[in-house]
Amino acid sequence: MRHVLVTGGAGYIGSHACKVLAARGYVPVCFDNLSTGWAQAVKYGPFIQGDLNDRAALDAAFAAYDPIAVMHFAACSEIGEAMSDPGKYWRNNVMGSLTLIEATVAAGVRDFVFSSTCATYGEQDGVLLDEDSAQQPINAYGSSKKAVEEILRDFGTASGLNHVIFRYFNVAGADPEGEIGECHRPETHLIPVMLEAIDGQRSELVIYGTDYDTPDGTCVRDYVHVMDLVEAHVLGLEWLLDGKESRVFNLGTGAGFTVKEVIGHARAATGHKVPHSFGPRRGGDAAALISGSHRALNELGWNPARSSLKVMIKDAWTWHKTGGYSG
Ligand SMILES: NC(=O)c1ccc[n+]([C@@H]2O[C@H](COP(=O)([O-])OP(=O)(O)OC[C@H]3O[C@@H](n4cnc5c(N)ncnc54)[C@H](O)[C@@H]3O)[C@@H](O)[C@H]2O)c1
Ligand SMILES: O=c1ccn([C@@H]2O[C@H](COP(=O)(O)OP(=O)(O)O[C@H]3O[C@H](CO)[C@@H](O)[C@H](O)[C@H]3O)[C@@H](O)[C@H]2O)c(=O)[nH]1
Repeated sequence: MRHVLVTGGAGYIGSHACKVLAARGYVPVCFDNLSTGWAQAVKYGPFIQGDLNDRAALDAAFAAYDPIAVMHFAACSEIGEAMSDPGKYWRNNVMGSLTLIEATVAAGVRDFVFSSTCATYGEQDGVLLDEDSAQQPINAYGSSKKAVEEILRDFGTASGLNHVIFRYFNVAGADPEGEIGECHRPETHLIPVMLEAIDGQRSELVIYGTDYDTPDGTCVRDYVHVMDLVEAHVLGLEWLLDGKESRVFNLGTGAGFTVKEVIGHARAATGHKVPHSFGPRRGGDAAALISGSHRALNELGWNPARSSLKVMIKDAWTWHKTGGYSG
């Protein structure tokens, strides 16, 4: 049995990764403290409820399942929260990842896939960000992820820990079969917040800032479908299992959309207007983040076929209408 230890496997992206891993013949072992995840999202393999900062729980997980690799999704990942509570980000994301990396090396596991973010690039002069762009994070979330990238490089040199670092742009959509999806309480991400405004769970979407240097003054982001994203993770895992070198890959489409454009697509995809108002900027937001690299396409053979806003919003809407998880 080819077990893969999936931290954060009860969360949005991690649960989709578990589904795809299971479909490819791996056994995803979910390790998650359920701080923002859901036991109901763990459907495709064993579940260990544990915390990244609990070394004994990690050692027990490695001993019990003898995984061939680690996929590390577990983290705090809200930019607003990172601005007000940076300590939480350094403790959970950096110290937690260090504990996991040390446990991985101690267990003799050599291959490690890590969820990083385009937030490590921060604000840049050029719009397109490729893997060689300077990393100048403007919030503690981006700083914490950049620090983990550096830890991985150091452990790669010292201990031969081979790693693939994926820098995601904005992840959206849901499993088209409707088994799992994005469910955060409270929700902060743009597309699910729009859907909550459409169905009356909140009174409106507040657009954060209209005075950015972008085509219509609202922030530009590059949205990628969660199923495409997790397909890239399987390719990244197999890259490592084939013995290839440690590598960084952006996961984005190269197309940027303003918040107002996303609202327009939501109306078309759902048939409903998005009630919205205009508010001040949210601290820590970069004006525009767009992936300018073809590295994942060319080197991994990645094909982000589902990553149109139409499909992402349609799949998110189908999931949203199920009511999400409860408890
Ligand atoms: N959603 C995005 O657009 C996006 C973009 C870039 C990067 N990422 C990264 O992808 C990863 C997954 O994000 P997500 O959107 O699925 O978030 P999520 O909050 O849905 O999932 C994170 C999971 O990690 C678990 N977790 C957090 N801290 C833990 C700890 N100390 N020990 C054990 N489990 C812990 C949570 O309970 C949750 O199940 C994160 O690392 C995030 O930084 C997400
Ligand atoms: O109620 C809302 C929510 C969001 N936005 C805007 O919509 C855009 C997208 O915001 P959001 O969905 O919160 O995503 P980001 O803040 O861009 O961060 C996400 O995307 C990053 C990569 O860009 C990841 O690293 C993070 O984990 C993930 O939360 C931003 O311009 C926000 O200002 C609003 O205007 N109103």
